[in-house]
Amino acid sequence: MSATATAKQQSSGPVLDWAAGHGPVTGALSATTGAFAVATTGAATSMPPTWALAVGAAGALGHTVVGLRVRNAGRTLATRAASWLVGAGWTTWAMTHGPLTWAALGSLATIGVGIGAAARSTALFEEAREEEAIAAEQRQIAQELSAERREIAAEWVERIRRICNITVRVLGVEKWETGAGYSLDLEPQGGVTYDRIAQYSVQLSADARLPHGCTATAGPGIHQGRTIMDVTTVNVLEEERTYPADYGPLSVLTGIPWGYRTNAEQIRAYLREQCALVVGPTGSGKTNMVHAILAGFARAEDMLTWVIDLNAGSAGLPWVLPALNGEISHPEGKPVRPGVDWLAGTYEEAVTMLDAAVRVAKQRKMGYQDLLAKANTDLLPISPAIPQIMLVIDEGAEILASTDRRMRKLGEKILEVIRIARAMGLRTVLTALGATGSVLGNLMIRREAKVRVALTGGETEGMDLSKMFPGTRGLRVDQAPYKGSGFMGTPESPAALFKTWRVLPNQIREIIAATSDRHPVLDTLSAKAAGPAYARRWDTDRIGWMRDHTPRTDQGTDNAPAGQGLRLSALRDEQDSGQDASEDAMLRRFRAEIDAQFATAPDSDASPAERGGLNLSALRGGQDSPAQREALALLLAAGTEGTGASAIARALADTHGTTRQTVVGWLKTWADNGTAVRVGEGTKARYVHRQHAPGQAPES
Ligand SMILES: Nc1ncnc2c1ncn2[C@@H]1O[C@H](COP(=O)(O)OP(=O)(O)OP(=O)(O)O)[C@@H](O)[C@H]1O
Repeated sequence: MSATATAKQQSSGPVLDWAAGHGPVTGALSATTGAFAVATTGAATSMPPTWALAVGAAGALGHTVVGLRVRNAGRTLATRAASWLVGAGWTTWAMTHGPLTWAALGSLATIGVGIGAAARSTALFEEAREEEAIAAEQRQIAQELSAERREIAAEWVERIRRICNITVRVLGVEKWETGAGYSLDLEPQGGVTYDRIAQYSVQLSADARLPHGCTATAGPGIHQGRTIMDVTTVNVLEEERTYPADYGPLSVLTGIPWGYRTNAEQIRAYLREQCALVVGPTGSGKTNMVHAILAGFARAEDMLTWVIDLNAGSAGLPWVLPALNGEISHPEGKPVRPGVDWLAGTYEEAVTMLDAAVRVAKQRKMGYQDLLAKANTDLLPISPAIPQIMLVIDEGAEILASTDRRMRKLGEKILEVIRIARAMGLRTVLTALGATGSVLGNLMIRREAKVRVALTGGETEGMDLSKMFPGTRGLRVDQAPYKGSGFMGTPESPAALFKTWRVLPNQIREIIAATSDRHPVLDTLSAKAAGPAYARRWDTDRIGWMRDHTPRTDQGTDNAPAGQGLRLSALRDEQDSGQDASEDAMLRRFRAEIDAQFATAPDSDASPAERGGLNLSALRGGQDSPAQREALALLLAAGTEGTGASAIARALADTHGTTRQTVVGWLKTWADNGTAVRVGEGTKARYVHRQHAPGQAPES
């Protein structure tokens, strides 16, 4: 393309000219997806032309340089552009107010297309021109290679006709730069749509003799009469890839990378309006996936993560303890903030958190009326000044499905947050051990949680992919037999194979350190609504349970029955008071530093409460928590009469295979930590929940 032509096109339409002159696939796709979408959106929302140009140029570069690889980014960008810029309308506000400036937004969009955000728009323009020239040369070379492409095209025309009984015309073949496969731009004849071909994914993959883990998947093309067929030829899911070492800033607007596809491209979750559901049976790599999710949230400049994890906080603790224990030092000596903003590992704390979340949502709705009116939107503008709150609830789906009264209460609160808080910037990520009917049967979850992950790790049990990804065909559990691999689908990216990165413990520490200064502070209005429950979340008595679960070397001396999982009382007994006092002092200091630095507490009265009252500690127990929960429910149900180990064990034997000895251990622990009271002696000995214990005021 000549310089004159470029200049001319620049004046008439700076974005579109970059799409011109591409190959049959890339050109058409460029024009109709990424660049064009941004140009249109930019015009519709008065996006400053320099930024429209930067985004357009970046999009064109991406298309030229990496060809079809950016097709997905283009699609995504179109969707994102529609939902962030036009649908939401809040960027109009962002242009004139607050820290989310057009410059920032433009940068984000540019990053989203995959080209350096730091480059100035003019530089990008020049660069794009050079790249375009290089691309012209490459196209020349590509023509010489077209024999190979023609062969691929002919092969697939024949295969699709034979297997699907559909005649297609191949308009382009593009090999991926990752070397992991290629894409075909197809035009099925006779008004056939992509989904008809998608049905035959399995047969087509087998017929093409693709290696295990590789697929041929048909997806929508640039209009209803076109189809893109992605064919993977190298199994990138097989290898272990650690979380990318670039811990650079992210935003709810850029989307959060959760893993990579079979073509080695990142897949991102856009959670401004969506909730997410992550299903993974034991051993599938679910805990690791939660870490990858928390890593992304920690990197975001406009997100605060609140974690509920009733399994001893095991998913959240690695994001808190290194900061809490002072294991990470800040280069300027400042306190290091935990990688999550709030961690609830007990039932009470979870209730406190969810109540606070509901209050924040309601208060935001009332308190930001002016802002919403000015921006002419009902979707709260999220920014570092008004951050999105992401509630990550490990095994939250199991809470929703529980029949236990207290768990049901918790479940109702979770659903309330999901129901009322979308517009106000509170979204949830629920994990589940299985895609149970009671979770996916819930209309609220089905409607609000369209970012979905099924980690299969080869597990077939409880893994109904057709329920997780309705309308998607050809997904088979055995395609993803590796830990951390499975299927992910979002409104922007149809369900397909993916794998998440392995997050190593030292990476969690690195991310905590790298992001400590980046976390936003909860906006004043929300912080007020959340009240002392939020401000005092790091109080010694509130986080006592975390210390109880910190692994200690002296655990071996504990003679509690095997399988008990909880050794809280034993640990307490073993701590000499000197150590206790110094830990309390350390925690007090930590909280004071956090408060001083981030103004998170209205007052600093941090006298440590007595720690005996940790209720429902069983919920924090080890691997047996569902059984323990049920045992606790039985204890509660037994009222003032109380019950004993044998009766509880009998009730649990069938469903959980729990032994009497295990129940003895739980009861002992509950008695030690005040959850239960032992009454009577010898054979008459029984346990009464503290709610029903003589002389106790009933709990609310
Ligand atoms: N993305 C991944 N890539 C490679 N290996 C992984 C990945 N995720 C998990 N693994 C491997 O699987 C092991 C188990 O992972 P993880 O603890 O996350 O599983 P889980 O499903 O939570 O299991 P459990 O419920 O038993 O804790 C890890 O120690 C690691 O070796």
